Amino acid sequence: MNTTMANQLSIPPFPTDLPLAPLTIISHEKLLSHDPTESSKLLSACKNQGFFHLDLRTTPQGASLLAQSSQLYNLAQVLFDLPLEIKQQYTLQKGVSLFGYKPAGTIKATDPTRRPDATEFFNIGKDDLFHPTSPDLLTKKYPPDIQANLPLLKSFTTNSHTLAMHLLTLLARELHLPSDTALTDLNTFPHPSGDHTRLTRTTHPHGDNDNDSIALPSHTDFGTLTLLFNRLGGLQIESTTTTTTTATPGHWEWVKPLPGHAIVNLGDAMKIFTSGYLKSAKHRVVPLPGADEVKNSRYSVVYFVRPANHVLMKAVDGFERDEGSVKAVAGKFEPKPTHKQVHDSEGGNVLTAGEWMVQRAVQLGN
Ligand SMILES: O=C(O)CCC(=O)C(=O)O
Ligand SMILES: [Fe+2]
Repeated sequence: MNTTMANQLSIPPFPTDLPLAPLTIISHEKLLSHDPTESSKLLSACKNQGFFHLDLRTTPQGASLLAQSSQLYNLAQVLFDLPLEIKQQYTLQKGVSLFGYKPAGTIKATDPTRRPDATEFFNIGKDDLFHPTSPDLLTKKYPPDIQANLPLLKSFTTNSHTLAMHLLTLLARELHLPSDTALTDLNTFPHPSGDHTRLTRTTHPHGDNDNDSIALPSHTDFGTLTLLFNRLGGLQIESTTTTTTTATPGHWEWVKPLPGHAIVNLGDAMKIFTSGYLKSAKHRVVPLPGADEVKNSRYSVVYFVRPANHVLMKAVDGFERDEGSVKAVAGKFEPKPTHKQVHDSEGGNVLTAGEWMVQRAVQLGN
């Protein structure tokens, strides 16, 4: 069986009566072949929804990402089956490290009724894989099943990052930024950053009755760009459009996983870099009605591209004049002053990406 078939076969059914988010499907193959229509579709999707489906079925890089995400999906099943007390030995420390294990039941702040979340993660840092700060770092931070899969994790990391840099190059061009590298320069692979692979498992203690727990409460991703490989539906995006009959602002619309596609979304950093021109959409994960798998578990494989730690979280050249219009990033989040004290054109605090990640992670509880 080839990898595309494997991926197609494993997508569980999705109910036909749920309102779907109006997401564009973008072809990786067309982007690679410099199709101008596809690049402008990419820009529109990033401007209007902040989310899109990326068809990876017909390019070698896409096929290899799909195959790797399937292998990581299998790894997730093994990892999360470890006893809780073993997983807890690798628990990440809020405000200290973004990487390691996050048990379920911790993210509560953004849910209106403060339901505990039903999702556990392993966050595996790009720099931990490529530049471990000490020889025993990996053994201390990650369980043996992760260490046994370093080649897979490294390859998925470089592949995901490369794909994201291609998307950022095309966006820089479409946005007429001063240079094609204006966005990729903020996300360079060798510099320390919050980039990581996340493996998730959601287990609802009460089946698909989501009154008592939520898979993942409403949030925006705080980095640059996220590549998401999920199979079972459950992801919802907050609608801000009033142009369709069903959608009104503040309503949740479903994202149906498509075989052979990644779901791509922009994070708050892109909103800040473009003074709100590009969108970082609010999303959450809830139980998919009627899905048998919800009674068991839902898994996803995610790659987060985040700006290099030294990058200032402010508008890029060409967007700085609109800086004042982007105050409402990340809900109630207010950057806390730091010892370096850089200010934007409005006199607000500017954090480095490293400081921003830590403060946002504390805000979200992960
Ligand atoms: O699992 C999913 O479908 C979404 C995960 C997500 O939004 C996240 O980890 O930030
Ligand atoms: Fe997210």
